[in-house]
Amino acid sequence: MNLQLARLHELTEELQLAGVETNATALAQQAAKEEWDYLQFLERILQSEQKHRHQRKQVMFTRMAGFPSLKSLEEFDFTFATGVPKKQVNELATLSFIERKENIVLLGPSGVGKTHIASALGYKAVQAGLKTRFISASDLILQLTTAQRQDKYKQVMQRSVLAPRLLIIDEIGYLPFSAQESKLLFDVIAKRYEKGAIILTSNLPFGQWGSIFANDTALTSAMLDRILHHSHIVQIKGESYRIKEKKQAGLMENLNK
Ligand SMILES: Nc1ncnc2c1ncn2[C@@H]1O[C@H](COP(=O)(O)OP(=O)(O)OP(=O)(O)O)[C@@H](O)[C@H]1O
Repeated sequence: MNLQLARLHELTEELQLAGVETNATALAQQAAKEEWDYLQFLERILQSEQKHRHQRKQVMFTRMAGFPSLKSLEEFDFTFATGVPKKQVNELATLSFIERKENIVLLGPSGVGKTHIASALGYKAVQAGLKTRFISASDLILQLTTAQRQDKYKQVMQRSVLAPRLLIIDEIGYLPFSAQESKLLFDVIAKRYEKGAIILTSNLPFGQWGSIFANDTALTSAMLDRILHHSHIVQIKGESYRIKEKKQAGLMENLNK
């Protein structure tokens, strides 16, 4: 390494400009070749730093989000999923609902792609540099119950529930909650109400949500009221994609024999 590069390395390390260090030599060569003026070079080197930071953020936010697997809308077969309006989902994919602090509720039976769409929207959000958290309803309640026991409720609420720009709560409805647990989920919804976007997925229609929350009708309707006030409902009908894949592989026939 020549002396100038060594000094540059020290400076970029101290000033935390990893993007500048990575791109300096190549950009300097390009500048000479294309006869950029000094300001043009400065602009390009700063842009390279900005891009580097954005990419680092994307990687970090994707890791921190806790997606069960990385899914994209491009992989989603809209012709299979009846009732999923492609136009509506594409509009949601512009992420303006996050800016407007609105909610999305994906409803439908098992295997129709609710988690897929929720994760794909979440992945778009992290790509756009927005902090996102994906968690199943039961894990969220478990986390909050543990935090309460350890006297860390406020910190966990702040870190896991309030800090992300987008909170995805998956699988509301598979496991019923006790009265105490239902209050915790209500607290999550109430605290994010008009402050941050939420995506929720559920296999149960709203009329049956009382059964999830210890048949507390007052709490359930207060929760739904807040969720639905500024919301987009995506109702998915049809057969499970998992079963379709098994049928295609000839596994269902064998199972039925
Ligand atoms: N229309 C679709 N196009 C492509 N893949 C799909 C589609 N629907 C579902 N899948 C795939 O099928 C699997 C199950 O989908 P997913 O987990 O999103 O369903 P779900 O509605 O959330 O089900 P559950 O309620 O059981 O959690 C996933 O691997 C998902 O990527």
